[in-house]
Amino acid sequence: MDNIHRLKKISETYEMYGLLREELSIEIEKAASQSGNEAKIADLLKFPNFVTAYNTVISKDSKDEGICHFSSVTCDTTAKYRTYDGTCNNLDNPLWGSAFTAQQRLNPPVYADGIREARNTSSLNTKLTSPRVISNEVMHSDKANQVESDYTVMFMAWGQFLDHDMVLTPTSKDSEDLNCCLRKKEQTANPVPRIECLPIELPAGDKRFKNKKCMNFKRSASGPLLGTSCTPEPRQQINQITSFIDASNVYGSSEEEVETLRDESQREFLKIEGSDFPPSGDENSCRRSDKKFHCLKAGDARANVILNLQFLHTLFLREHNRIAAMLTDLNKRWDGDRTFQETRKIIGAMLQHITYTEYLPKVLGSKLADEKGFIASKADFYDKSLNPSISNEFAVAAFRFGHSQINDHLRYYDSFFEPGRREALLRNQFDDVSMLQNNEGRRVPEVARWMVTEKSREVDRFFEEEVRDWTFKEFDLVALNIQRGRDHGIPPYSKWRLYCGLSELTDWNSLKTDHDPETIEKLKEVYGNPEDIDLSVGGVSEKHISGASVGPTFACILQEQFIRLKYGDRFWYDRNDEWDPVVGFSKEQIASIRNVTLAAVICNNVNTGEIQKDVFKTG
Ligand code: HEM
Ligand SMILES: [Ca+2]
Repeated sequence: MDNIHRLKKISETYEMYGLLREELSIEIEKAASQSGNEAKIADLLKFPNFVTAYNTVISKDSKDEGICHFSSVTCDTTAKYRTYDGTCNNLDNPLWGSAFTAQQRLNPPVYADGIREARNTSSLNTKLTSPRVISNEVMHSDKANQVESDYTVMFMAWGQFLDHDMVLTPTSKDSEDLNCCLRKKEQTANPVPRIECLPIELPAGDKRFKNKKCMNFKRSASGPLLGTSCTPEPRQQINQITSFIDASNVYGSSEEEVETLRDESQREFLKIEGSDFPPSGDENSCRRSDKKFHCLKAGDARANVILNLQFLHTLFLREHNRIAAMLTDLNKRWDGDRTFQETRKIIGAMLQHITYTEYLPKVLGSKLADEKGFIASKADFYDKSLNPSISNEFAVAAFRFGHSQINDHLRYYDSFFEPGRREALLRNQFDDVSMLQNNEGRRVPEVARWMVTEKSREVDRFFEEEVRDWTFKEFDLVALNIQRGRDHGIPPYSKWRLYCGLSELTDWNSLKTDHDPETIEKLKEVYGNPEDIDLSVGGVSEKHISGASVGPTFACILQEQFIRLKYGDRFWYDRNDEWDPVVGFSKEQIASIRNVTLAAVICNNVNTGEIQKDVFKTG
């Protein structure tokens, strides 16, 4: 009962921010005032919860591209498997959590012009301090303040891999726009860059917005598309992938994408190349490639970014093919498609299970992650009123806490678990697959050993210079995180304390509850007023709640999102076929999924030798 009560409360919040009935009725009135709109009105009435707060839902089948309207999606209620784009998970609101829909907001945005200009003024009516300056002053680190955490590199890596299953916010990488965050720039004025745009680069064959040029992650072209008829008011950012934890990072978020990843003749398998690596992508799939090595192609457009991510993509590709081969053996009458889908369903369940039982308890601490915290408990109900879509503040701030865990180097560990002498600095490894692929795949276990042996950094205000100064050789990722938050109109840290039911910030002294004195001094140096502290800065620098890897504000935003992702997912893995005969696993299947650990997945696919049971903890 308690659970239900709590979730009801959360739903009420969405009622306020999420289901804009008022906006909807205005829309209906508008439509009714013109003749010939009967079909549209019927459509709006059919999906009374269709419009979410500050979200413009991009039509799925719009012929008049560029016009936002509310369209219906026809769902097959008897479908056993998830759609690739995440539509029809929620049968009342079929676009919830699906790819190419808007993100959500937990707090109304504070854009400078109320609509789309980045938050740029302080509460004292002066310009906010440049993100680069804040990064330099507050987040700079040297060896002395780089604290090791109790957890491994694998713990950090899982966070990034998981992030890439949940959210991809399309961005422009115009260097002019990113002035704020270039390493060499030390400017004090905030340039108010506009670094967001609508996702226009769509899979081949998709006609949506076909004449509008925009940018995908890391592909540079023309400037962002602002002010189109699809620009939400106030502006809301879009998620290009499915919000659900459904292994969209492995399979992609559309039919077209998965086709490019599947083996053409043996339909149950994913394509492999070389020594069991994902297939090569096109020249855009990574910036640096050598003829000897191929850049990985996976469901995640960012699969090549860094070694730890390349490893996990390789691992789950192998796991898919391993399970598909077993299922083929066991079920002689299944065709390739059936085996593929069953395997995909199992892989998605594994990602959910590992995330909620191995990963999240270490992020949120047992208090928030245990039974009462809804995270590690069995999901014994589904709440279709919960919209599982990723929230903007989760993606742009809270879940980026992982950037503080990143180490400055990578290296191989031999079969005796001894570190190689040579360390490779992170800056030399962006989008470079050679470290994983050289030596005909024999490096893969050496990389795995590194990830389960070395420790990641503690989450705190100190970031490695490798990411603070050298992301893709030229960016300050920390400054970029701050700037993105402003660009998305994310309210400052002080508002989030109130949202999370924490004590109010009244003056610098009141920061003491969750920040240490030295941090407060640093914050004082760059912010005129504690009210102006950016969420990503105030959040990451909080003292951790007991047993957790983050402080109370980030924990609150993270927990809220992970509750929706679990109880708002009709396909959640541990509700069995008695609970839902169409999509549920059998009890036996669930029992075996519950036995899965990331360590077991590694052992089954990579020749590491003996490793610890919990690969997020040092052995
Ligand atoms: C070596 C490791 C990592 C690198 C090089 C890296 C790099 C990046 C870069 C370049 C961006 C895009 C920034 C922007 O344009 O706004 C980004 C976004 C992000 N990162 Fe990381 N990251 C790493 C690890 C992590 C980890 C461990 C986590 C979480 C635990 C994480 C969570 C995120 C999230 C949530 C986003 C926003 C995604 C979106 O909305 O599109 N990252 N990261
Ligand atoms: Ca997903």
